[in-house]
Amino acid sequence: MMLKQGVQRTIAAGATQSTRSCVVDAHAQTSSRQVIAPFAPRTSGKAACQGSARSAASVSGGRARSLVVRAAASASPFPKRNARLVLEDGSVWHATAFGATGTQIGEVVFNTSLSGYQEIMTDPSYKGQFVAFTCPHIGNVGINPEDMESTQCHLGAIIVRDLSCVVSNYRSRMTLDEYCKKENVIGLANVDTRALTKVLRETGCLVGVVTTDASKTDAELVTMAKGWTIVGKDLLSVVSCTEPYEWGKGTSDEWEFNPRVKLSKQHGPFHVVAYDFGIKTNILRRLASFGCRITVVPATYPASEVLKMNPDGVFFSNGPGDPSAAPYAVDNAKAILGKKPVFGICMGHQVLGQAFGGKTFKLKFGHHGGNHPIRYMPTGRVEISAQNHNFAVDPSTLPPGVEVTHINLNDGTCAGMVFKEKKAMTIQYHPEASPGPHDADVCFEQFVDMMRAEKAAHASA
Ligand SMILES: NC(=O)CC[C@H](N)C(=O)O
Repeated sequence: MMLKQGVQRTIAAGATQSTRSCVVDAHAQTSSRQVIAPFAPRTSGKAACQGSARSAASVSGGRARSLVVRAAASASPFPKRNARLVLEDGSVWHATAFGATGTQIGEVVFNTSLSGYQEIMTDPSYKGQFVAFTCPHIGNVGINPEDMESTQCHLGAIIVRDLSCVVSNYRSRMTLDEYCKKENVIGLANVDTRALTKVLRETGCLVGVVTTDASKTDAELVTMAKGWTIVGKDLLSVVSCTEPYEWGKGTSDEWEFNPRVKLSKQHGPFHVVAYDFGIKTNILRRLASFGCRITVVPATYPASEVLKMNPDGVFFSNGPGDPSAAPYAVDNAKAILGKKPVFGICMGHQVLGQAFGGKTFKLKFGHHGGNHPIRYMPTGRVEISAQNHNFAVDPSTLPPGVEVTHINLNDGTCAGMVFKEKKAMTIQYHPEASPGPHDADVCFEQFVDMMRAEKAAHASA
């Protein structure tokens, strides 16, 4: 059957009956939609993308940046199908490759953020995962050196609907295709990400294999996907720093948005030891902006060594994988709880939840996006949040004394806790945004206030 141009997915031969009937007539896929424009042949590593060849200069911020739109010179009417995403349910998603080549295995999640693909890609929390962007147009602001949330990309692949070839951003220094090559990230373009997202939402997260290797059969790749899971894998020690280091740099004046940082800074500096489970750079910047001097320590750093530094507070960061796969992190949290004020974000929230005595569980497809509503229970205030997590704390397993302070209004899950007696506060989502809204920035001020109160109590004792 000659599939007309368009998006294409099939079912791997030999897949079990229970798999979905994914043979889709691509023509049907495109007949009701715009026909995907022709693509540039893969020439000298240029991204597989669409558009007419022209170049223009855009001058902004005093720096001329050439707007380069590549390709479609001798465009084939059909996009190259030289890569695949094969899911454990047997479905095969044909794509146009960009970035690195090779084969990667991981858990496929969808992220609904409308901006910030660079911050998402460089968040170490995505180690072991592939991110499918529901925002259909990715790559249009290129890649710049300032918006990195870590020193590298930890995710294995990104899956996009339409890879932009127009890079329009005075801060951009390279295209997404060039960055993916540099970071060894496989890019899949021209995938029907809407259909893929519906599969993940209905079935739950699925393990997938991404490959540009045509020699591997679909059935082989399905078997690979079925034999892998992120559950039980300790990825914190994989992404963490190996030695302690100091951090003191806050958000630059050019980008500062919260006038309250000046007020908070007056009471500082507060010395915070931060466990690096895969810490995002903007968490460090926001702690520093609110008056903290931070000593970042590896994920496995002994609590006894942390306490020897006699910090004003201890921070437990975001990080990849299963919170139950790093019992050493929970043990260290238990050893510190009650001795120093603590703040945990995302993985840190889950580690502290277990240290409190609670349990964590895996969500169906997680929360990955920038518009999730959260209610702060003490005041009823609703904030829009940036989220990136696949596990959650089960509030029914928490001991007395632990208060669930934040609820995710999409599904009622626990989004934040306070354990007053232990001077502990946690947030399941990402108050540092990057990307996303800044509604929850107040958490950093609350942590500083908690340290300030503890310091004052000790001074008057
Ligand atoms: N961003 C994070 O810290 C994620 C925490 C954990 N890996 C989860 O998926 O729930």
